[in-house]
Amino acid sequence: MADDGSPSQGEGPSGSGLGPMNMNLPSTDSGEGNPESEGQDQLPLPTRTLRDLLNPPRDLARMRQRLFEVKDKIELQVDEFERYWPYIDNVWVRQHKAGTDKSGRVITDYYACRLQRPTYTPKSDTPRRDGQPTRKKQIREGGTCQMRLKTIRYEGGYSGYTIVKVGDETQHTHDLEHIDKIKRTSVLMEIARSEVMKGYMPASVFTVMNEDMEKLIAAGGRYLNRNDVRNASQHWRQNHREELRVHEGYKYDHGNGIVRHDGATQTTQLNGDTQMVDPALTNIPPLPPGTLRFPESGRAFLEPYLPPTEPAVDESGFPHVTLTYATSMDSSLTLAPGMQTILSGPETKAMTHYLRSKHDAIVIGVGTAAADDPALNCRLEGVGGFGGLGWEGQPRPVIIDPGARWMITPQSRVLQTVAAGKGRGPWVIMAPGFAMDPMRLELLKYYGGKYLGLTDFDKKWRLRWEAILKALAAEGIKSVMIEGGGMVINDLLQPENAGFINSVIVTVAPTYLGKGGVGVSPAPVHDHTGRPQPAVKFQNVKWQPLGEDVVMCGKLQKQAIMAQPTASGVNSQFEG
Ligand SMILES: NC(=O)C1=CN([C@@H]2O[C@H](COP(=O)(O)OP(=O)(O)OC[C@H]3O[C@@H](n4cnc5c(N)ncnc54)[C@H](OP(=O)(O)O)[C@@H]3O)[C@@H](O)[C@H]2O)C=CC1
Ligand SMILES: Nc1nc(O)c(N)c(N[C@@H]2O[C@H](COP(=O)(O)O)[C@@H](O)[C@H]2O)n1
Repeated sequence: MADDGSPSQGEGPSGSGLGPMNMNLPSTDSGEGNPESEGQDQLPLPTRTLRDLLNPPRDLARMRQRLFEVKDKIELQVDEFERYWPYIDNVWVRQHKAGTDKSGRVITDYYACRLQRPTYTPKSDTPRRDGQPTRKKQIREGGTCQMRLKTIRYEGGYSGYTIVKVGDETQHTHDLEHIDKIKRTSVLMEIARSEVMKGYMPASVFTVMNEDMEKLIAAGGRYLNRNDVRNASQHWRQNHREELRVHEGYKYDHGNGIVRHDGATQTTQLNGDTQMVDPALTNIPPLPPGTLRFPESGRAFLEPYLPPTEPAVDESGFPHVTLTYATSMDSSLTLAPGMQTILSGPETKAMTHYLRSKHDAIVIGVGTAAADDPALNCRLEGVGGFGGLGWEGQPRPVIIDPGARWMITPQSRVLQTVAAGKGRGPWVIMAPGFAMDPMRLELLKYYGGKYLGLTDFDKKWRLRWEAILKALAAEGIKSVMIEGGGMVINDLLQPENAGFINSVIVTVAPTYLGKGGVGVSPAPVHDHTGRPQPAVKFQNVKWQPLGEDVVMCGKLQKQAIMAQPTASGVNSQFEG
């Protein structure tokens, strides 16, 4: 067929009897058909079909733009990387062979923008081996953009990709559309080839691929043309000379090429692919059981208490700290020490997970880790592992365990959660002198966790909160949600520590747990005359009923930390 859809060379029968080639994985820069295309021996069997075009991965256009710009670090689970990368591989050309670290678990690949390659000027039009007419070589644009990135693939207790920019360039010298114009993505070429391999004419495939222009553009196909479809399928067509046909519901219309029959719908023409609307066939995975929803309409009351987005770190250099927990009417966290007690109702539980999604890290004491065996992830709809990408919205679990007494095993929920791609590897804050045994250390690392050693103690031989928070800030943590348990909360509410708290969000459940549990009640505070004072008083207070619970939100003023303990252990002053 010619460009208008009339028959042309290579689309009709001739027959060599060779089947589709046995196939290596596609290289990033396969050179498959487009203005630059060269030979296409050794192409893998296509796995992408028209379905992939009509059921694109979620947010494809936005993701292509993100993977083009790489403004910030992008973390993707392996299946997500494999889903999106073929839609952007027209931009990124692999530079050299992957490097693997000593453990064999970290594989790094380097890529450069297609326009980093030098300009190519053909000397002459080289004759082709297969006796085909000489193809007009074009001058290839190049040497104009220095953007580079690396992909780091981790394989261990979990697997995933991290994509980061490398080098000095901060942005491309051109936009994404410019690359879409000069090079097609491998996924588009594969879709084109797979359709022709079903026995359809390239011109018909081209028409069908253009049916939903918006989706084609989102996939990078704004400049897809009939020659691309021909190029993509050329090798197969040379070896399969049977008669090719137009798609059902389409016809050849002289002067207009392949067009849809009057009255035919897009589903008639796509015959075998009509179940494309079946969610099971879409590229959007179902939400896992236990996914929580916290309605947008109910979030406003929390806004003033959340970490700021800009500037992310205040000038003090400390992360934003939110103290949040659930308590009974008698200020108890649990029925008995070492026992987990569910206090939050479904609504406040969902709120807690919304709060988790807004913080970089969750901090608990080892008493809680031992008692609760918590997952410490965020299970809110839309975060990574729960409908979102990568680990977006997943906080880093941090366990304060100075004596290395947390008996972490592969069965621990936090590690099981990491293995399922639904949370991050935990960081353990330890004190020197209590070395964690090498097996547990290795286990932590294998699941993407690590330990941080601190040496800065207070008078009671506790690690100073200042040191803990600074260490987390040094690791890039800009906001911390401190969840408990009793010792941690009471310690933080001491006058010398309370100034590190920015917001307090406490769920009060309509329950008395009775004496004998783990209580929240900080040590008493006295003024300079020895008169008792409130230990902590909050500002900007809001009480919000949520389900059967009520949520108290408050702020702490920085001057609260001005109070110092007296020599007798009594605080000299406190400003509530
Ligand atoms: N209702 C709710 O919202 C919540 C309830 N809980 C409950 O609380 C209970 C656990 O509370 P609790 O037993 O008080 O334990 P914590 O979780 O408060 O852990 C306390 C331990 O953590 C270590 N630690 C914490 N802070 C420091 C520090 N600054 N310096 C040095 N070490 C530190 C110490 O370990 P070491 O002793 O080894 O020195 C300390 O004994 C559990 O039953 C849990 O279910 C927990 C969180 C929230
Ligand atoms: N907000 C809240 N309400 C309760 O009733 C609780 N018991 C807790 N406990 C905290 O949440 C952790 C459990 O987390 P996962 O659900 O396992 O992820 C637990 O360790 C406490 O920190 N919180």
